Amino acid sequence: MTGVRVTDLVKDYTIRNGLKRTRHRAVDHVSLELTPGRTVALVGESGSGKSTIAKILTRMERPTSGTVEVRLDDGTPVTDQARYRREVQMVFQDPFASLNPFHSIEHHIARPLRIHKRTTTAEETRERVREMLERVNLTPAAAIAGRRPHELSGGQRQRVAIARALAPGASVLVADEPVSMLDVSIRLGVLNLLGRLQREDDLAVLYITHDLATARHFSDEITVLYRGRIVERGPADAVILDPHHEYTKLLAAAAPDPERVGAVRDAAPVDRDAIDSGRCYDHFAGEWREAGVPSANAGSAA
Ligand SMILES: Nc1ncnc2c1ncn2[C@@H]1O[C@H](COP(=O)(O)OP(=O)(O)OP(=O)(O)O)[C@@H](O)[C@H]1O
Repeated sequence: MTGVRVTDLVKDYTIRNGLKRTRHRAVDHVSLELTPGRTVALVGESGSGKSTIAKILTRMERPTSGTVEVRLDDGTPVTDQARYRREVQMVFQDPFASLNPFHSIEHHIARPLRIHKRTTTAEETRERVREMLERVNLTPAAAIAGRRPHELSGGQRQRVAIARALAPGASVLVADEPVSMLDVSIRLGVLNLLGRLQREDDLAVLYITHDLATARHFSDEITVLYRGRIVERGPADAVILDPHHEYTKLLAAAAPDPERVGAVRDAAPVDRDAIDSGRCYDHFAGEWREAGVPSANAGSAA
């Protein structure tokens, strides 16, 4: 199965303010690795660079520098653009904007099947669309296939978006805040669905979220991003239960404590200098590094 190695990624945006131009570094020397059957959570506040990394991974944006390598099981790098787009798929945050209101659900899933030549006849395509809808628990599939996005709930639309992403036979899934726009009561169902599909298809998943609690529950590893830099990484439990970086401590303090339902952990005093220290704690190596220095152990915790 396919894995992804992101090495020393930098993304600068140029911001125009009248005649003045300034450079803004959205992603600052980020390295990470995605391996089949594992979920890496990318956690950070709004503006920390999470979506920019997702867009670079799915080739919607070009990096300023650094590389993203996708390799097949036998080590062959995926260089062909069409193959890359088939292997690496994205589920977007907004299930209302990501589906075309003029097209049926059938069309949304049939299109990637045809583009990526997964099916040859119309009958086969129709059958595969039904199968995909059933896999994401949208039943009766035949009835759902004929509907348009506005006839479905937000949760159902996100299930369609997941089916669409997996239809081409993807092996890497980038899920950018996939449940944050959904009603709280249905978030768990969609995350559980993603977890099941990941196990069934041995997917490599990057789960982007600002929510530490779901990151812990649904991920093997957590990578914490602050102002475009990785400040902490490690096995999910280690990062949550034993945060080292001040920023991670701050996030953990703001997250609801599962031991005390409805309560929030006592906030620790904030040490701004420590947050901006430019250092990254790597639980895999058990040591501090300069933020941006790739970890030899990244993604390798088995
Ligand atoms: N096209 C762009 N032009 C200029 N600046 C941009 C552009 N896209 C993103 N940025 C800036 O880059 C930084 C990182 O943005 P990004 O969307 O990656 O963050 P994020 O962590 O995904 O935030 P959110 O959770 O709000 O989506 C932000 O400061 C943002 O304003």
